[in-house]
Amino acid sequence: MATTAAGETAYDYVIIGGGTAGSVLAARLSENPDHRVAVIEGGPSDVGDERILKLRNWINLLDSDFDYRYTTVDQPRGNSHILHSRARVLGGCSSHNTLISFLPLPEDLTEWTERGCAGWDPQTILPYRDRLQTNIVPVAEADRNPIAVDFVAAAAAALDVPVIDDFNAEPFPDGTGFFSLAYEPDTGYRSSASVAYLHPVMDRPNLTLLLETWAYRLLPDEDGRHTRVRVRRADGSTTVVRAEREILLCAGAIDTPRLLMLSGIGPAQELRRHGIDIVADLPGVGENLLDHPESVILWETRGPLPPNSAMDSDAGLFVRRDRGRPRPDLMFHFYQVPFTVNTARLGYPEPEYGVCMTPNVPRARSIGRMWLRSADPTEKPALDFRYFTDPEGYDEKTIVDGLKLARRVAREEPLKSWLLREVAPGPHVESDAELSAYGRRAAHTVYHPAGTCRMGASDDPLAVLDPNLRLRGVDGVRVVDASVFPTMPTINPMVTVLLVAERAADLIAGTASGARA
Ligand SMILES: Cc1cc2nc3c(=O)[nH]c(=O)nc-3n(C[C@H](O)[C@H](O)[C@H](O)COP(=O)(O)OP(=O)(O)OC[C@H]3O[C@@H](n4cnc5c(N)ncnc54)[C@H](O)[C@@H]3O)c2cc1C
Repeated sequence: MATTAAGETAYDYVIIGGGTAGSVLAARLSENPDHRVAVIEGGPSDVGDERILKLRNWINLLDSDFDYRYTTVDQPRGNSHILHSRARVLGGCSSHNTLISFLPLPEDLTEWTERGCAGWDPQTILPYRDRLQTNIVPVAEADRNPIAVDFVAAAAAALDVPVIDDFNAEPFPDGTGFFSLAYEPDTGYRSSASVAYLHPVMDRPNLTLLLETWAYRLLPDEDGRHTRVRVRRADGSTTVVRAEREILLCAGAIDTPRLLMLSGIGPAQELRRHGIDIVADLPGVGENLLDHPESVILWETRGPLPPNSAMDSDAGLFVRRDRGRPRPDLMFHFYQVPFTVNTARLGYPEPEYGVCMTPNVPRARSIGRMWLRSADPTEKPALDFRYFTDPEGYDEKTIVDGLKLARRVAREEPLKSWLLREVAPGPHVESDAELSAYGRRAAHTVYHPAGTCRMGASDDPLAVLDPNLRLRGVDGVRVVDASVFPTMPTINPMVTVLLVAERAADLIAGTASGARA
């Protein structure tokens, strides 16, 4: 750290957001003792905090003090009541998520290169898996609940899909099995980005963590590069932190575009309406809001279930309705607890003992956007996921198919004998129209917002970043988090975020293969 003549503290790299991607970058960039690295993180530390570190406690972190709790604008064809949890703690969402860990499928990355993202092909990106420090292992035998074991057997039999022992062993077109998780089976602790990347290096003299510190405006330096950031500390005081090399924006798919827009980087017309001075007219900032929408089908079980589990949703299912294609087009999580947040609101009973399946749309076609409501940095942005609005009705049909397939699994032994009755939507809800109406009203998010500062080709008018993750038209800033995704990977995206961050470290160091200047 150094102090400039203007009284600003200066580092080589300033990382905004010590979350999933930010933790990886902080560890990688500070490996070089000559690089002074600062992390500006809005939340507190996770060190020693069992509420965060114990993976199975994840569900209690939703809507807690560790959650920024974003809401959406009205969703006329979906559920307007979804609470979009985003973590406010070191490690970001990897500190309060379920740590399900899938490598992206090769075709997911090929899609990125088709969008002009040179250097993001599967041959270049997938080998970064060998650098990942999180402990990714299939759910341990001791954590495999008998009802989840029987779900896997029933899904394989009912839908004629293979049982997969390790979803990361090779790309899979469909299949069912226990997930791989980033955790320590012996203790039940997380192997989050913070635990795996930051905890071991926190004593590096060249790494500074500025916790409970909120970044709210990027500022230019004397040369016009945007390498300064105004922050507010927990006590309300403000200061400016400066990067002598680069600012790395890792605040996540909602807060990264929010900060850019507050800094005058975004759709000029809209920002002017809020009286924000324009630094760069980038119409793609906040566009391309992607997610995995899901719905839920709930059963009461014949009594209490055995207690063991890693995080209560340890197994799942991938289905390919179109068997001519290489990737699954429906995914299910199996919960061995009744996840009733949306069904209870609709008036369905909450069984004491129950399970559910949550079919989701792996590559949803309804694409949303987000925008600022005002120039006030404390006012939360508006999120409009436009759930179930794609003109072909693909997303809606996927959920209807999912609910029907879930029932087929539930009718199959050995799962069938565990189940007493279907609680929601209930067996009387049968037609496609009824299933769609229920499925959309009870819909939820898999908590995977992404895409709001996408990278892309130079002729893509909505691309915010070049394929080296540099902001278009603004010097000194890269974005490294889930907002860079041009399209949504088929699978749960955390590992893809980790791979993006590992790749970004090489791009910053100038050692990345396949990168164009
Ligand atoms: C409940 C839940 C369950 C999930 N389960 C899974 C799963 O099992 N598997 C999976 O693959 N994915 C899962 N996900 C999604 C996955 O966790 C995220 O996609 C991924 O972690 C996002 O990483 P990120 O680096 O983009 O953002 P984050 O990890 O959210 O990091 C952003 C960080 O920036 C900080 N920040 C934001 N704004 C500012 C600011 N202005 N100033 C300072 N700091 C700021 C935040 O506090 C946070 O630490 C889940 C998400 C949630 C919420």
